[in-house]
Amino acid sequence: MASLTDHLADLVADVDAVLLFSPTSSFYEPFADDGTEVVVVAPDNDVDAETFVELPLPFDNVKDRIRFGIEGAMDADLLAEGDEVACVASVFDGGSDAVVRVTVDEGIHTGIYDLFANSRAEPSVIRDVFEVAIELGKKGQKGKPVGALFVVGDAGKVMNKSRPLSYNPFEKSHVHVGDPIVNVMLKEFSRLDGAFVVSDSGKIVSAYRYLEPAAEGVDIPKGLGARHMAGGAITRDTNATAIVLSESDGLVRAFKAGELVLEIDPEEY
Ligand SMILES: Nc1ncnc2c1ncn2[C@@H]1O[C@H](COP(=O)(O)OP(=O)(O)OP(=O)(O)O)[C@@H](O)[C@H]1O
Ligand SMILES: [Mn+2]
Repeated sequence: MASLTDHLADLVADVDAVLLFSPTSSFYEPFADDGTEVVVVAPDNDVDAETFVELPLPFDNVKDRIRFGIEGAMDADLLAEGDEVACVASVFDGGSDAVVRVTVDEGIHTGIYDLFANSRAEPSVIRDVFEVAIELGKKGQKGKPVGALFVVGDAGKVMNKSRPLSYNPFEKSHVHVGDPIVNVMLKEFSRLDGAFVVSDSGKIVSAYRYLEPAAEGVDIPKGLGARHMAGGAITRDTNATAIVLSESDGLVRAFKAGELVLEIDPEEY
């Protein structure tokens, strides 16, 4: 057993910080006065940790959970590029049962933590829309690349700054993103022009909206066209978040407050 114990000791040797994912109080307390920097990452700060990073969603996938925790800790200036961290998490349901050592690098910091945690719409709504965009980007529509523009949150204001291009198929419906049937509809309608408007709670308010935000002063990367310009600009005029799939380069981008905050290749997500 000596070699296993040695190996485990190596795994946590010289770390700059320990991230405890949803620890119980009895697990957390011995760490609290241990000397190393301890960060509790969880949906709520149930253990009254001094240093706490909120997980906007529970994340069943442990890799996602760890990435979000690290990104959240980077946003809070608790971790920086080059830091070595030991992440203690629960993979099964039996409490903290796994240790994962991670070297923090800027590649982990995609902007997704801020997007999920600090958008006006609910984190699960942002996630569901984001997943539709990623899936559309991976598969396209019947094998052909498609573009799509989703404007999420602050829907009343977004509707005031846009006009219909065609009849709204969601006019009298009460459907929400995340429902499997709705995802099929969103993909189907993505072949047509304009934007989808989604409320803070995930209700699909409209398809086929032509956005008419004031575009002056919006600083989006060169080479992106009208869809991205409109998506970026509407987030400066309102508190919405825009999630845009580009038909031409296949990337998914997100805009908040008029700025590009995330750029992801669906094939690598
Ligand atoms: N103001 C707008 N509001 C809603 N949708 C728009 C707006 N402007 C353009 N679009 C949609 O974006 C589509 C693509 O336009 P364009 O090629 O100029 O955008 P783009 O930013 O280059 O996006 P892509 O990378 O997908 O080509 C249009 O066919 C239209 O459906
Ligand atoms: Mn284009």
